[in-house]
Amino acid sequence: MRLKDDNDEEEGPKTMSHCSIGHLQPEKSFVIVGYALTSKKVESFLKPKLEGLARNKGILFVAIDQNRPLSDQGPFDIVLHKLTGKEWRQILEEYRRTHPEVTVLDPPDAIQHLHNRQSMLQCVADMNLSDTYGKVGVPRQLVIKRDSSSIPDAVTKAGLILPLVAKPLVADGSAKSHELSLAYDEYSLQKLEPPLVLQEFVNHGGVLFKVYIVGEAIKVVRRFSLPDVTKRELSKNAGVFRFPRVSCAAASADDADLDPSVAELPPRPLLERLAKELRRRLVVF
Ligand SMILES: Nc1ncnc2c1ncn2[C@@H]1O[C@H](COP(=O)(O)OP(=O)(O)OP(=O)(O)O)[C@@H](O)[C@H]1O
Ligand SMILES: O=P(O)(O)O[C@H]1[C@H](O)[C@H](O)[C@H](OP(=O)(O)O)[C@@H](OP(=O)(O)O)[C@@H]1O
Repeated sequence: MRLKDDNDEEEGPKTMSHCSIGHLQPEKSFVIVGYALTSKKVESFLKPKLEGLARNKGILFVAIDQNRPLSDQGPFDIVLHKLTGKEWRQILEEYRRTHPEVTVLDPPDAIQHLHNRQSMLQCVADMNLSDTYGKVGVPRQLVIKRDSSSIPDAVTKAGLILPLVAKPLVADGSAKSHELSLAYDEYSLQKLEPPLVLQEFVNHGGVLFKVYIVGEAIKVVRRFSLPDVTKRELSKNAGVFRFPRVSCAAASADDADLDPSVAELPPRPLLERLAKELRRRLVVF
């Protein structure tokens, strides 16, 4: 695709003949992905290796200038974004209205649904997905909107079983949204700062699977996770403890020597069914 320039009278065929982006192969069709990401996200996600791999597969990443009208940029085949704020959402909604041919990953309303750890999981709970390959569920959880002094009574009333994982209710990609704590006793829960969600801790052998889904593509990776909490540890410990991002990319367990019962990947047919249901219910790619 030739990117528009001043003397471009009409959009030529999707060939890279007069492109202003480096020295690319002539006469090669590209899918143009316009991206709007924070500088932190560009650094952590858009590595040169990824850009090179994408280019070899005919995909070109082009930065969206957030200081210029989106419609004056491109043309794009896809807009990939991870920005927050009402203004950006309005810009994107207007762009979607005037550019129905462009795939926006993902529609702002759908993402809003995922910015909350209650609504994010509600669609999984509603799915009630269970078949011969397995069952998909969510930990029992309780949302605390305000008044931390009410937490112990609320936990007792809900019948949640300790230990509990405390997570900010808002999951907007901010550093604060990743500040998680592990609570061993109810009384200490009063130290937490609502709004938050309290989830029962689910022992899972210290390994978790991160499943990445784009369209029909599913990629599963193993990551180290919080270790199991035994009843003995629970009886000996008290308090609330902040823990780091234990399952980040650096905590890969793909090549670790693990017990097969812990390392066995989830059945592919179950993941495919889950992915299909999530995409349908969440209206995301
Ligand atoms: N209910 C739970 N039971 C046991 N461990 C849990 C539970 N919830 C979270 N964890 C542990 O906490 C880690 C982070 O949890 P979660 O993925 O919900 O937070 P996050 O901030 O979204 O993480 P990420 O860094 O992937 O964005 C998980 O990798 C897992 O180790
Ligand atoms: O294990 P990964 O690297 O996939 O974890 C991601 C995580 O899934 C989220 O995408 C995080 O993005 P935010 O929610 O916007 O924070 C990523 O955080 P980042 O700070 O590394 O971009 C995690 O890496």
